[in-house]
Formats: sequence, structure tokens, C-alpha cells
Amino acid sequence: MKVLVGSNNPAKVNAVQKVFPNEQVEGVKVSSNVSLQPFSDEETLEGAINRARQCAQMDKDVIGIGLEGGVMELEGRLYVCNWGALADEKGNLYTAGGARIALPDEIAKELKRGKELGDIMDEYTKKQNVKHHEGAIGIFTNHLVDRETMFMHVVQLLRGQMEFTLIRTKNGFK
Ligand SMILES: O=P(O)(O)OP(=O)(O)OP(=O)(O)OC[C@H]1O[C@@H](n2cnc3c(O)ncnc32)[C@H](O)[C@@H]1O
Ligand SMILES: [Mg+2]
Repeated sequence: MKVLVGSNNPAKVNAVQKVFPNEQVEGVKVSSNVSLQPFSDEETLEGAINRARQCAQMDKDVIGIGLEGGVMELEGRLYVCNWGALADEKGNLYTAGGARIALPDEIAKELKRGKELGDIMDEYTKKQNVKHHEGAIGIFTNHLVDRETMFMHVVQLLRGQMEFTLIRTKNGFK
């Protein structure tokens, strides 16, 4: 079985490879078909599903995984949020959400002005491509949880749900 990941971002592809160590994992460029900066859980999840479904249709005997980052507002604060989806050729779809943390006000302000979080983080840290490395979550947790680790958790939740369904179907329990 091949696992196609709808992104070439190493933080995403490496997370999937670590959760599927015995499978061939490949990153492929697909469109999320949502905004470059999703601004709600709904839009972020939709982006993940769109990526996963396109990957699942690309080849035979593959599963497709879509991982999408975004931001969402809750009680007046902006949180970075993450969603994942796993699709197979038969049309089964599994979804899971990742950790979220509140963003500092100065970051939220820039997001509301229309800037992308990835660009804001590069300016803020004076680094390049933070989104391919530790991500906003890594920076604002003092590197205790980086973007790859956070996505690994999402992918574990996806793989676990798929396996649960496969075992349930095989054993016939409800
Ligand atoms: O190449 P792709 O797969 O698109 O990877 P990406 O880093 O652009 O990630 P997403 O499209 O999933 O994220 C949507 C936007 O949110 C930003 N973003 C989300 N989480 C982030 C994080 O932890 N650190 C930095 N930017 C993040 C990112 O810059 C994107 O512009
Ligand atoms: Mg992107």
C-alpha cells in the first residue's frame, strides 16, 4: 500500500512517514481548494478533505492523507488549528483534529489584516520557512511541540480510526 500526502511540506510528509514506517510515503502537490489562509475549523477541515480525496484517486492501492493548518476564532481569541483527513479508494473518509493554541495578539492583528500565518511567523522570528520546520506551534510552545509532532498525532488518530474500522468489519462487531 502506498500513502500519498497532499503536500510537499516536510513537516507534513515526515509526520506521515513516522506514523506509517513500513509503507511507501510520498508527498504530492494538490490544491486544498480553500483559502491560502483558512479562517475557521470548517474551512480548514474542508481543505484537509479536499487534499485527501484527490490523493486517494491518483493511483490504485493507495490511501490519501490531507493535512491542513488554519486559524479559528473562539471567545475573541484567534487559535492556530489543524485538521487531517484520510481517504481510501473505496470512498471511506476518516477525519481528525489536532492541537490548537491561542496566538498572541500581535500575530492575530496581522492575520486579521489579511496576512498568511506562515509569512507572519517568518517576519516575527526573522527565520525562513518556519511553516516547514517547527511552525507557529513550535515557536509559541518553546519547541515543546513542533509542527511535525503535532501532525504526527493527527495522523495517528487517522490511522487508528482506519484500523478500528477494518478490524470491526473483519470481526463483524458493531
Ligand atoms: O505546502 P502546504 O501543504 O500548503 O503547507 P503550508 O505550510 O502552506 O500549510 P497549510 O496550507 O496547511 O496552512 C495554511 C496556512 O496557515 C499557515 N500555517 C498554519 N499552521 C502554521 C504553523 O504552525 N506555522 C506557520 N504557518 C502555519 C501556513 O502559512 C499557510 O499559509
Ligand atoms: Mg499552504
